[in-house]
This record gives sequence, C-alpha cells and structure tokens, in this order.
Amino acid sequence: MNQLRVSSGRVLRPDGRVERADVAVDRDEGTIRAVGSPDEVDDTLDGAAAEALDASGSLVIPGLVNAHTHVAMTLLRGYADDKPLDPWLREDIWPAEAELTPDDVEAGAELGAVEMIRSGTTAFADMYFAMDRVADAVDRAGLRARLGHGVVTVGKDDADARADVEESLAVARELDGAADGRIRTAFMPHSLTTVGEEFLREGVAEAREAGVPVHLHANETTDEVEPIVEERGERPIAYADDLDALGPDDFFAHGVHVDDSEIDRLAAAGTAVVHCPASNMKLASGMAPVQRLREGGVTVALGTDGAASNNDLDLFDEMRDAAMLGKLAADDASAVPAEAVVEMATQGGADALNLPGGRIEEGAAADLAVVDLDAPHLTPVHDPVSHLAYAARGSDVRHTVCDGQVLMRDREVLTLNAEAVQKRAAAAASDLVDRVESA
Ligand SMILES: N[C@@H](CCSC[C@H]1O[C@@H](n2cnc3c(=O)[nH]cnc32)[C@H](O)[C@@H]1O)C(=O)O
Ligand SMILES: [Zn+2]
Repeated sequence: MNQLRVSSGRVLRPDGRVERADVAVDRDEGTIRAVGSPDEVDDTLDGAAAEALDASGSLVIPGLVNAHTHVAMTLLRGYADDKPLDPWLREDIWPAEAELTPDDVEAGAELGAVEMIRSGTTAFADMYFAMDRVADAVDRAGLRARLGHGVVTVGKDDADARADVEESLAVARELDGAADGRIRTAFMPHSLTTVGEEFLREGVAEAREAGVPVHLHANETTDEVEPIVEERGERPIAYADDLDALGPDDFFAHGVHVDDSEIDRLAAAGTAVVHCPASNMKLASGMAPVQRLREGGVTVALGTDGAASNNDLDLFDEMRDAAMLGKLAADDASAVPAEAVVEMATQGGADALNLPGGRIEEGAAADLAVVDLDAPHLTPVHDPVSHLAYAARGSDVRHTVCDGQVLMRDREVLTLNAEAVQKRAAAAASDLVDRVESA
C-alpha cells in the first residue's frame, strides 16, 4: 500500500480538541487510515514503508476551505481599490474582465492555486468564466474544487443572456467529476439582481434536473436587497426560495443583509452561507450577522471572495477578520469565538461545498495542512486553536496535503512550478492592463 505518515505533531480533531498524534494516510484511496499514538499508527502501517512528513513543533489541521472566490481575479489584485461594490464592478472590474483571455484566466488560476497551497487551503469554490482552464489549473495543482461559470444577464440581449445560462449549465454538467473526482460543479448565476427572473427560473430548474447545486451572491449590499423588496414585496431569500434556488446543497456568498425571517428560511432549507468578511469590509458592504446565523442553525463557511476585493487568498486572515467583525456586528466580544471561525474554515466549508475533507478522522479525505508553531509571533502556545484564529498566517504552513498527495513539502510547492507561475501571471496582468487602457 502506498502510504504517508504525518508524524510527531499535534492534531486538531473534529470536536475541537488538540491531541498529540500521528496520522496515517492511504495515498491510493486519498483517505486517512488512522489517527493515534505512534504505536497505534505503526500497527496500521504493518511494517510497510511510508513517506514521512515531519510535524514536530507543528499543528496538523484539516486543509482549509475557501468557499467563495473568483480565483483568476488574482490578476486584478490591487488594480482597483477603495470603491463600493457597484461602481467598483461597473467602472473597473467588468471592463478589465472583458479583456481577459482564457490564457489569462489559467495564469491567474495557477497563481491563486500556488497562493492557496502555500497558505494551507486544499479546497475552494470558484465562480468565473473560461472554467475549463480553471479546471486544468486545479487538476495540475492537485487541489479540490467546486467550479461554476458565473452568469450575468443584465445589459445583455436575449440571445447572449440565454447563451450565458447555457454555458453555466454545460460547465456544470461536463466538468463534474473531473480531475479524478476532485472537481465538482454548480450552476452559478451571479446574483438575484444581475440575472433576470426567467433565466434564474429556467436555469435552476435545469440544474435540479442535472443534479448540480446552485451558488450565487445574495444579500451582499443594501443596494441589492432594496430593489428586490420594492419590485417583489419579498426579501431576497424568500425570492430565492420562490425560484427553487434554496436547497440543502446550495450555498450563497455573503448573506450580509439578512433579517431573522431569512435566517430561519436558510436554516430550514439547509442552504449554507459563505461569509466573506474582508471583502465585506473593503467594499463597505456591511457586517454579516454571523453569530445569529450560527445560532439560528445555518451552516456558515468562509470565503476570501476575489483577490481584487481582499486582496489575498489567505484563509488565516479570513478567520481573524471573521472573528473580529463578528464581535463588532454582535456588539459582543464573546461572539464568533476562535473555535467557531476554525470550524467555519474547515468543517463548515466542506459541508457548504458538499466536498470531502474538513475533518481529521479515520476514513475522511486526506486533506490537511501542517502549521509550524515555532515562530516568535506564535510563542507561547497556550491554546493552539486561539493561534489559528488570531495569530497564525498563511506563511506559517509547512506542508499541504490534498487527497493524500503532498502538494507542498517544507514550504516548497511540488505540483506547480511556483516561480514560473508567478512570472507568467505578472506578465499576463501587465499585458491585460495595457489592453484595458488602449480599449
Ligand atoms: N459570465 C459573466 C461573468 C460572471 S463571473 C463572476 C463575477 O463576479 C464578480 N465579483 C467579484 N467579487 C464580487 C462581489 O463581491 N460581489 C459581486 N460580484 C463580484 C467578478 O468580478 C465576476 O465578474 C459575465 O459575462 O460577465
Ligand atoms: Zn464574489
């Protein structure tokens, strides 16, 4: 058997406890075979050789899950800042995206993949275009993902709008199960205001038939909530329900401006919310009621959103931001504690995306990250979970494993040539800006 052994670390278990343990991984199956004392793990290995990953002085955690991003937007990192959502999209981002080629999308996706692997993220959800090229990058990188083509119909004629919906459904059908099953898909209308009602209705119905979930931006800004309430006399989550877009495998990004009736509806439907605190702060979209969502029984995951509104893909930053903003939103320092954000970044993400991973236990997917605690900013270690939420950074990750494959060992990315990826992306981004300026 082809095995991997993560030895001498402290391991974060699904119930939040941290224990000294080794982890044995079956690389053929991509699953965790055993978590236990070195002797217990020796027994399961049965004398067979295993590749070793040293985790001494480190914390072994489930690979982090970035449950909402637009990964190729790494090319637009720092391109346009300091504006609210609507003008930021219309004046800066959409014109730049109009010039993006599939090659650019692939270059940006590879850059994002390197950044995620380096910061301990093993799975993500991506809404963008040229998704076949994103899938190629995910496949090479060795990551896990739920991918979808983002649909926008406002400002398009009927034929173009319909083609965009069809593209999203085609991507959802065709890429599902790619990369040895590490890629799953979703139908991804951009939002309830940027996609017209008939397209939402038809697209969701077809997604149901194809058995793929729905992912969209919902209740992100008041500018987006008000027109729905005015036109329809109902809140956006009620509208989503009316569209049949509120299912147990569906997951919505943001959920900033949700009232109690919407929280109840999300909880009853089992639809997850992906909280994106950095993006919400940067675009001044508002403060999501994370504590109330969690208390109301909604599955909450964490996302960075695109790198142009964050401006990085580091989920350690996101955990800290979520804890800080959650307290401010609840006006309560005990709200959204460290354990909660760690859970959101791991189990919550895996549950929202309905992907394997998120828990270090026997039989679970072997998706993990090893965080080096031997650093001045992480000394002393009174509570490792506190450090994950409040003090650690993506650059503290030493090793990253996904589906049993080592993607990074001793801070060296093994699946992609990080230096070449970075060069290619920088060149693509500067060419892109030249094209936008001369357009
Ligand atoms: N097929 C569509 C593309 C939609 S992809 C998803 C879109 O979401 C945009 N986006 C990024 N961050 C946010 C956000 O916070 N809220 C809403 N949209 C965003 C992103 O720039 C991208 O255009 C088209 O023809 O325009
Ligand atoms: Zn987004």
